[in-house]
Amino acid sequence: MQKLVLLRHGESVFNQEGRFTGWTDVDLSEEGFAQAKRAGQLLAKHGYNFDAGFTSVLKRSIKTLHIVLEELDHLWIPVTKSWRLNERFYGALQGLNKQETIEKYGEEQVHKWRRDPNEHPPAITKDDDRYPGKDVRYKNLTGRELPLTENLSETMERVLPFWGEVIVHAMRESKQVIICAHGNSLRALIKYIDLMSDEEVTDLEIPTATPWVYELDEELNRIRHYYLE
Ligand SMILES: O=C(O)[C@H](O)COP(=O)(O)O
Repeated sequence: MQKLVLLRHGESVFNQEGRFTGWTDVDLSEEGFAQAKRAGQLLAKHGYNFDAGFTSVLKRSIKTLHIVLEELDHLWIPVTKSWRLNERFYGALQGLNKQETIEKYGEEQVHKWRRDPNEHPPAITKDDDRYPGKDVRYKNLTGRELPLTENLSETMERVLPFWGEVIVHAMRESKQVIICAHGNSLRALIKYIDLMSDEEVTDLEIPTATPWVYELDEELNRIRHYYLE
């Protein structure tokens, strides 16, 4: 039986401040660093080892994975970073305080922006400093791939090719894989793996730095999943 571990990064500075983050490249908070270390210790305690790691191009996830692998004394394994595992691009909400946004637009609208898989947050324009086309790390993305806003369905559309072509390929080689990513890129992946409906995924909340384990059969079909405690 093969296991796959999904891990949301530790608490970020924006999580701590209650701000929409998306592709904003904020660091872990002090608590986030500690959470990442605890996640690594927990995985070590349960005897987990990995042959390959996958993460986004955002430092809160990169650092979380690094800390976890350090705890496992597995810093040497190959780690592949891809923008496709980035957090959902939160458009013009990025940087705004979530509570203030609720006060301005109402609970219902903000909940839709956050959790309705087909609802777009307000878009930015290309002259906005937050436009990823201005960031060198995205220089190889096509115009269509550079988001101005993103809903969960669109996040799924860019996460799934990486899952299908790269991660599944590694798992087929019997590699034990850890994916360290973000609340919404992981929700996109879990929606796909667990065949969740739009309604079901609306209620899925993923805590920071808490390993989510899939047990898979030889055909990589999901047997069950659980949080590691
Ligand atoms: O991008 C963000 O703000 C968070 O990582 C996830 O936020 P959410 O839970 O509001 O979708």
